[in-house]
Amino acid sequence: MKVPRRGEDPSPRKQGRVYPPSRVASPRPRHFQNHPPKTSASMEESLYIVKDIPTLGKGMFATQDIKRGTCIISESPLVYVSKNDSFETVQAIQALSNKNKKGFFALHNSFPELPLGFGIVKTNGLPLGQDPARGAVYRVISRINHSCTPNVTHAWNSKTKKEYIHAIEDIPAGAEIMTSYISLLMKRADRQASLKHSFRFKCHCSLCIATTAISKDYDIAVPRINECKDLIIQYAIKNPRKALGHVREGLALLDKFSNRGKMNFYFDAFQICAIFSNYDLAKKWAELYLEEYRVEEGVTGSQYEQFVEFSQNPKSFEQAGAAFIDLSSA
Ligand SMILES: C[S@@+](CC[C@H](N)C(=O)[O-])C[C@H]1O[C@@H](n2cnc3c(N)ncnc32)[C@H](O)[C@@H]1O
Repeated sequence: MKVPRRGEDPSPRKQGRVYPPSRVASPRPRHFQNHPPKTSASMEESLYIVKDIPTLGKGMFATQDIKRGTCIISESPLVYVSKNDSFETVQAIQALSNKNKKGFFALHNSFPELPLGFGIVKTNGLPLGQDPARGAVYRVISRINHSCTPNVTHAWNSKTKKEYIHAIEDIPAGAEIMTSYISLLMKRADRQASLKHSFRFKCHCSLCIATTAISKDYDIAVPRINECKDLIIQYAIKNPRKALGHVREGLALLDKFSNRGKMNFYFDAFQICAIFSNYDLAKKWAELYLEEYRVEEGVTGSQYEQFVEFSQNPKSFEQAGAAFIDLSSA
């Protein structure tokens, strides 16, 4: 018996942005080559405006107060890109209509030395869900700037073939809408290095201003949060009580800084409780997971139904009931 590894967790990871095309890998499905999809920003348009920011290019701003959990925009890709196959990416760009090509080449380019639009892909591409080999560039969503304390998440929906932006906190009218381009479970210096290397800018968000208490506290907490993630995997089977203790510790540390990053802990706890036949507890963890999922991806999210099922019937989890240990006091 084994606990599914993190890579098998059905929760889509909200990290990373795109990849240099030279690091891209798998072939794009045929239908993308000959029929580039239309880009369509959806009807939620009135919630945001894209405008110039002095010295920073463009950014997206809230035009009205936006509640946590609101879908701010959903958008089809302007162009799909393939990670390791530069040729396919070039073909996809060339296949764009004149209007879409104009939109593509109008996007920000932090790597003008790269030929044939690869600088634009590297600057603006987002991963397509969990598949590390595929990505996409968007006419509107690619205008969203980065913050290490983001107020939205971005998520690919494999059913609707659209990227969704959801508010993860209440956003006041006029505030900039910002997502994260990188994994946030990194210390300040590592985040800064990653952003500099991959996007050529220095982040000045509250978590990145080295002199603030929050930045220092976060730097102390991050290694322990990552350690908790590893310890959960290590003890999930041989000592599930201990593993659940690390779930709680990781969540308590995260709680001091933001709502982000909790979903994986919830899902790990759900799996452990379900495997060891503690279905009431498993249900509670699945409900917490589902609550976050609703905020971050909405009820149309690709895996929403699966998590509803887990929260209503934890026995539907593949490895449920493999063993029994009473975890009610863990
Ligand atoms: C996907 S684009 C975002 C939109 C871009 N500002 C524009 O004008 O279209 C990514 C680029 O925007 C800039 N950028 C994004 N977030 C930033 C931030 N927090 N501080 C400074 N520049 C940022 C960087 O040049 C980065 O390579």
